[in-house]
Amino acid sequence: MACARQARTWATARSFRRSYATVQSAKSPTAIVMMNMGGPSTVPEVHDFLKNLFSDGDLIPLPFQRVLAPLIAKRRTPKIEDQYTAIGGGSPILRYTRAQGEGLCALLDELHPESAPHKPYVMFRYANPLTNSTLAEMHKDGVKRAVAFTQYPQYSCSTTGSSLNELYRKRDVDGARGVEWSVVDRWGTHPGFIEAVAQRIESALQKFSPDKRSDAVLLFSAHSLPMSVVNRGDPYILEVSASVSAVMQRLGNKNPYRLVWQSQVGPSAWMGMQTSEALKGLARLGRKEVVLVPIAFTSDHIETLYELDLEYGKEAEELGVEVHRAESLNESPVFIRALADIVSAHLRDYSASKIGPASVQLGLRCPGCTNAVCGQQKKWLAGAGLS
Ligand SMILES: C=CC1=C(C)c2cc3[nH]c(cc4nc(cc5[nH]c(cc1n2)c(C)c5CCC(=O)O)C(CCC(=O)O)=C4C)c(C)c3C=C
Ligand code: FES
Ligand SMILES: [Fe+2]
Repeated sequence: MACARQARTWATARSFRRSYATVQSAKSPTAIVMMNMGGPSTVPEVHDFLKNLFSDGDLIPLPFQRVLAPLIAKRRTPKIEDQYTAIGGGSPILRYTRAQGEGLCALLDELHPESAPHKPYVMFRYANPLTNSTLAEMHKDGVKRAVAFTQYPQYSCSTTGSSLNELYRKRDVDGARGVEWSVVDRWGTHPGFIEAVAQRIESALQKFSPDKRSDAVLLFSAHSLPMSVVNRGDPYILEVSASVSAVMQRLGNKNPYRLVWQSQVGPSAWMGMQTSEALKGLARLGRKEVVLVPIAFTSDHIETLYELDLEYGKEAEELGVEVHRAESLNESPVFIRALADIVSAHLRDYSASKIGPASVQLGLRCPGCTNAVCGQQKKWLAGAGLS
């Protein structure tokens, strides 16, 4: 009798476990959407990458954009193809973003089991996988909850803002519609990010002989912005500066430093001082030891591998300056742990209703903004968690 009762209990427990497992496996993943500009993975993809980039009115507003963008892209393609050829035949950004996403989601499953399983999705603005294809994948997976996680540490309307405007434009596409969205829009002073950058600088400093080490100038270099963007009140310059200050504080301010700007394109005025001019100026002043630190982009790309390493590396050699570049964060475990901490804190605070779907700062348009989509995007995101 007791045996029969015991068997019934086990059978019930087995059936409960079976149905629990079915529920678990049927549970749609929490999507961690890694947003970035992307890059051409192969040289033949360069043209389409540039065409998408010059077609983006949130980045480069052009008159007759639909006509001019393909023409400019076509003219610029051979030069940029040569640069990607020189760095090994393509951008490594997709590979690194996938590795970062997988690493961070594995950690997130432990840090925030309430929203597990977490699944990374890459959503690029100008290269594959573009917004539509990522949304299609999310739809196929039955995603109901998604975190739009910018991979630009510091916020600019030309970068993160453009990706969010694009998501807003696609809000009714399957995979976006009916999904509960929230946004991690900036994290440029997160202690884990700062630690990861500081460790890369410390490794670069080790390459100087001990007698020269403390004289080395830390030259933080970030992609520049046109002054028209700075002057409409874009927060990027301030946020990059805040990252630099935090890194210097972590390093105990043991080396002199400057923040300089690279990669300006076209004839208009851009934020300076330019990185290449700074290298020349430092050489003229007798400062012959420099660490170049990429601070506004976390994976390698043409600006680190071509501009900093090849172009400025050659320039530095001619100037007699010993330059070492701080390695990009790429697959740094300290960095991947920081990404997981950032999202975990966001999920925790969001589910406790301590924060809304979008940050307070994201809700404020640049005082000089005349782009109506920015306003609509912010309104949509502020309510996206409630839809
Ligand atoms: C945080 C980083 C970046 C900001 C801010 C940014 C603003 C910005 N960029 C352009 C124009 C171009 N950028 C191009 C390439 C490019 N831009 C960034 C990053 C930021 N841009 C990266 C990482 C890259 C390279 C991608 C790679 O795979 O390596 C290009 C294309 C290359 C070229 O033609 O020279 C253009 C054009 C503007 C106008 C702008 C701010 C408004
Ligand atoms: S340009 Fe910054 S909010 Fe529109
Ligand atoms: Fe750029």
